[in-house]
Amino acid sequence: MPKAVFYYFKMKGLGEPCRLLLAYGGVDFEDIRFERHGQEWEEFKPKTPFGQVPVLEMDGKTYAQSYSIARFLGRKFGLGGDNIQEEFEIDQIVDLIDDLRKRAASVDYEPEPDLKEKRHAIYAKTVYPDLLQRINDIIVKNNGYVALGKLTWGDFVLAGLIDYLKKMLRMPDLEKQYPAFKQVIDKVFAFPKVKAYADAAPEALF
Ligand SMILES: N[C@@H](CCC(=O)N[C@@H](CS)C(=O)NCC(=O)O)C(=O)O
Repeated sequence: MPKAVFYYFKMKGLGEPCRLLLAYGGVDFEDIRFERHGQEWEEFKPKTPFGQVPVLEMDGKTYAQSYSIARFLGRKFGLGGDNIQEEFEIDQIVDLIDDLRKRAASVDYEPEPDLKEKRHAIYAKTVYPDLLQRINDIIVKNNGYVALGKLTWGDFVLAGLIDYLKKMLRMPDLEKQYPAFKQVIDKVFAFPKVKAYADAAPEALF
């Protein structure tokens, strides 16, 4: 059986939750990391399902969309819910985390510098604290996990996105202000296979 191949850019970004899940599941995968504007990516782009990465090739099939891949891997490795209600609870918090990511990305990718700063100042006062506090409270309620009071693929989404979020929110000390986030991250990286992957992975700040 050919090895799985995971394609993304030379960053953690939307790819890291899937990489962490592949590591957790013990999948021997080739970790292809394109230069963001490089020739190799331009050549690969038309071969992807939606012109985007991340993309996973595994067992003769091609998978796209980061959260769909994470959900699929999570279920495959026993990190999904036991019924549709539980599945919903994981999806719900993942969507909330993605609300935060999307809002921050809309600022981070704003090309006009003044507008970018203005937007950041507004979001940092209103949008970010509200969402971060809500997520923090949910983790507290779930004994240090994002859902169901136990390990799920949702924890890998938060742990994988954390450096990207910290960069976009401009909050290097995010876990100091919202300490429950650290509980999730510590739990995910405590798995020896996840730690081994992270220790050996090419350096990427976010
Ligand atoms: N909803 C998609 C978004 C994927 C996405 O936006 N990928 C970006 C990188 S983060 C991409 O491939 N951009 C390259 C391009 O559009 O040429 C997901 O979650 O996978």
